[in-house]
Amino acid sequence: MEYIVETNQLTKRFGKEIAVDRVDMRIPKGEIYGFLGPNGAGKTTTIRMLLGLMKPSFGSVQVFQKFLNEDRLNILKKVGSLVENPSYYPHLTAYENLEALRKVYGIPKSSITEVLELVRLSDVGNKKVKGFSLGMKQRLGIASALLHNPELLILDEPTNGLDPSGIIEIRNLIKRLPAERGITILISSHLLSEIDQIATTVGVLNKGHLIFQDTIERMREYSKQKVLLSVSDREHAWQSLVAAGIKAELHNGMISLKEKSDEKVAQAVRSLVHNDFSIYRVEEEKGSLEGIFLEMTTEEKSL
Ligand SMILES: Nc1ncnc2c1ncn2[C@@H]1O[C@H](COP(=O)(O)OP(=O)(O)OP(=O)(O)O)[C@@H](O)[C@H]1O
Repeated sequence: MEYIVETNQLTKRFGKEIAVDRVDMRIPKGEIYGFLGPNGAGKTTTIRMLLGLMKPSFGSVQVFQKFLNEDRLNILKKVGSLVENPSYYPHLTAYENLEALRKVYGIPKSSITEVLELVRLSDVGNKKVKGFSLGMKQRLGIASALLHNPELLILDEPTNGLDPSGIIEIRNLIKRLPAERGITILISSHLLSEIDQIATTVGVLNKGHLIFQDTIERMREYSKQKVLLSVSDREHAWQSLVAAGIKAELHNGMISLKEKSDEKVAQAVRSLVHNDFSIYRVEEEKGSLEGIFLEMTTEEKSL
């Protein structure tokens, strides 16, 4: 697998406090990597190290398969970022703000119209930024980050402080980028629901430790599931299961199996059929992702 970002044992200490602790982050090419963790988990510190804004105490960062400390400038040319609230010239228009940046990069003017289009700000490109809503400013921030056509985009809590419609706009914009621009994205958030709706890969950071890193599908698989059976004469059916040594309980008018592997479910079904109970439905009830996230970050359980 080609990793756009790879850290090895990345660590940051502030005095006695270890803010980031031996993190091995892997961001595959073309993915939207959701970097999730409660406030103070160390996300911003990690991101600052990825961007060369802060030196690791220990460990290394590779971006585009090159070591950041050896090839910093060449790497950063291909990285766009939005970290903390971006600053603009409020009395200048969106276009003029991007024009100032464009000159620094020495890239063609066409890139301005292109990114304004991409973040859906073309209509207000000639309006002064001081009249912009927070959501529009955030989109302008993403436009600035994309101006030099980076291959990696790093966004630290880009939806913080936005209203629901602003959040949806940013979310839709981010989701389009890998396909439209072939870009890989790292987006941090303390909200699981946010990451759940954007990310394709997830890393969960808790107290400086990366306690989970896998695809969003794998993360969902970890959600607590219940296998529920809807049967005839359920009290007796349940008693017969328990008598057969199958762990089950009554739950909302159904029988809930405690062990949910395929074999255990099949065993329960066979036992019920054998004892002449009718099975109407066998269904799986998924626990919420919020639940797993809470479980992971409160119990410090490593998955
Ligand atoms: N410059 C610094 N000096 C000392 N301690 C710091 C510094 N920067 C961060 N920390 C500490 O490191 C820990 C991680 O902070 P960090 O900002 O990386 O977390 P975070 O996950 O980004 O949280 P948030 O979402 O609140 O920004 C915190 O305990 C913080 O107090």
